[in-house]
Amino acid sequence: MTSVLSTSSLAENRLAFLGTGSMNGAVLRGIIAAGYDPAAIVATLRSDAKAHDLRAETGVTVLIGEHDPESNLKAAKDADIVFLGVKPVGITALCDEIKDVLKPSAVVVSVAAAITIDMIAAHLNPGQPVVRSMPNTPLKVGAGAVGLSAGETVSPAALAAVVDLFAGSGVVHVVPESQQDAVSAVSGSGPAYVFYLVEAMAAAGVELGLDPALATDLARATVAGAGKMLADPQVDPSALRQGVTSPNGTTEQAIATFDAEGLPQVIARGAAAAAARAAQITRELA
Ligand SMILES: NC(=O)C1=CN([C@@H]2O[C@H](COP(=O)(O)OP(=O)(O)OC[C@H]3O[C@@H](n4cnc5c(N)ncnc54)[C@H](O)[C@@H]3O)[C@@H](O)[C@H]2O)C=CC1
Ligand SMILES: O=C(O)[C@@H]1CCC=N1
Repeated sequence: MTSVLSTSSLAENRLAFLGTGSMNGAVLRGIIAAGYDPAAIVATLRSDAKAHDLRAETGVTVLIGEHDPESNLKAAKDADIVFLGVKPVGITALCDEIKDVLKPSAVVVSVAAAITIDMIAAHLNPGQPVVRSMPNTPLKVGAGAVGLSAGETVSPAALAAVVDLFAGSGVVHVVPESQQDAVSAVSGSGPAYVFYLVEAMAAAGVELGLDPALATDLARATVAGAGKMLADPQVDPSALRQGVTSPNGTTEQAIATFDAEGLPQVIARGAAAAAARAAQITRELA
């Protein structure tokens, strides 16, 4: 099938990934791991550096901008769904570059923080369907979280096709666009908070006398294991915490210290700072 937005899952829509770095690369790898045909996907990168790995790991066609100035145009022109994966500052220029080769039905999916649907649509031809997404890098291992917001010209079938693509490798929620900075502050940036926690837990172990490699291994395995327990959406995180916290035991002392030191408030302030930065980037680039 060559045309428009089949919603049968893992179907024949042709996909383009423009700017296939950390985030778009994770989306692409998740889609491939879920069974999508690599022959239906073209990805672009600006330089050679990571092209070999991307080709070897995914089997998709990879076009390199530094060798072929038309790489984005070639990837975009036959695509039914086009993922924009460059930094926020580069999104509108990329739209200007590809807008006249896009099929009118092609859905443009941005993964960029802070770039609104209106900002994208203003640099595409009138009516081009636009979806704003906030994915996260665990999509790469089939455990992502994604917020999606659809522009006015996105049909229900087109949105369903995009949801389907992400849903093969993570949980997907359609949210009002006004909530995207909050989604970014919780789940877009969230993996970094968790890696930071692992670093802090390992450092705490070293303070308590553990060898650094041992402390890191224990912290890593603990967070990975806890993450697996959390993967069941029926399970309440608070109940899981209580299952570790013996009355009058050791964990209770740690949690009481976190509460007394205001750790929940610190995390809330960090997330608020992330959301505020997104709003600032929107103002800077609007
Ligand atoms: N890294 C993350 O965890 C998340 C990132 N995002 C968003 O993803 C976007 C990309 O961020 P990262 O993947 O972290 O950056 P990155 O630097 O890893 O990836 C960007 C890629 O685009 C390529 N590129 C730049 N200009 C290009 C052009 N004109 N044509 C083709 N390729 C081009 C670069 O060579 C690079 O490979 C950003 O807009 C960011 O807000 C969103 C959610 C999470
Ligand atoms: O740090 C950033 O700006 C991007 C958006 C969310 C995660 N990474």
